Amino acid sequence: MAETVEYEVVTQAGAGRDAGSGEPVLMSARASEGGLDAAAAAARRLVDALVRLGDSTDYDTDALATRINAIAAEVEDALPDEAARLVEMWQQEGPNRHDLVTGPQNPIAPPLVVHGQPDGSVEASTTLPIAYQGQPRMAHGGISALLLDHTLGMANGWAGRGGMTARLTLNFKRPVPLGEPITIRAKQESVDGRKLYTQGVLSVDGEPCVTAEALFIAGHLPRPTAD
Ligand SMILES: CCCCCCCCCCCCCCCC(=O)SCCNC(=O)CCNC(=O)[C@H](O)C(C)(C)COP(=O)(O)OP(=O)(O)OC[C@H]1O[C@@H](n2cnc3c(N)ncnc32)[C@H](O)[C@@H]1OP(=O)(O)O
Repeated sequence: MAETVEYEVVTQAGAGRDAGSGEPVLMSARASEGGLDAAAAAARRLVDALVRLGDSTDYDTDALATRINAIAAEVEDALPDEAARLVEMWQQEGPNRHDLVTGPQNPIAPPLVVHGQPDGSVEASTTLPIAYQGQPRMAHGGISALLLDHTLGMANGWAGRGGMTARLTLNFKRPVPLGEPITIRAKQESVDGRKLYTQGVLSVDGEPCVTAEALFIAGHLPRPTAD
């Protein structure tokens, strides 16, 4: 098995939940209006437009592909060394900006916004666009699984001890609609040695759609370093 390490979890405000301001604390990275965050938001908008475009239009999609490839080539020319970028990705404490689920710099992140609650739970919210469609007008079940897994993981972080998912059990009770605000609540329910037991529910309009129970094992893979 791979070597794992444990980190102390800090919040964006610089303190764990026991600091106890009594107010929800933003755990996910706040999106900036400019820079890479804005470029990622533009890419998200483009993906959404492409999925909605379809074939029954006169729009010149060959020319579009050429223009998008030209932009991709321009960005590729500016890329830093990959190993250095990986170190940079993982150097900060707390929420990271490249994250697949919450990261403002990741165009495939919805992104999910997560707040730690004074009662030890976390609450996350987002609205899913059509790129995440499974059944007609509904989210793909794998996306619900991703959002729940991640939010349960953040609930562990909020509780002070995070880990890797070993087992995730989902119950799909109702389809999750696209284009409507979804809320995920999650909480670490108990700890037994390195075993962290965490539960959550994804709801729309107050109606539970997907419930999750998970076993996490405390520890993470080591962060990349410069040497
Ligand atoms: C404001 C800032 C705050 C931010 C704060 C948070 C920010 C950041 C949040 C990120 C949130 C990401 C959330 C997504 C998290 C992933 O997506 S993680 C990726 C998906 N998961 C994986 O890839 C895990 C793959 N599996 C593995 O690497 C290894 O199996 C594991 C899970 C590390 C466990 O291996 P291990 O460390 O060698 O542990 P091992 O000794 O085998 O097992 C320990 C105990 O657990 C039991 N166990 C292990 N696996 C299982 C299993 N599947 N079923 C039942 N029992 C099991 C064992 O039987 C053993 O029990 P005991 O003998 O002690 O009673």
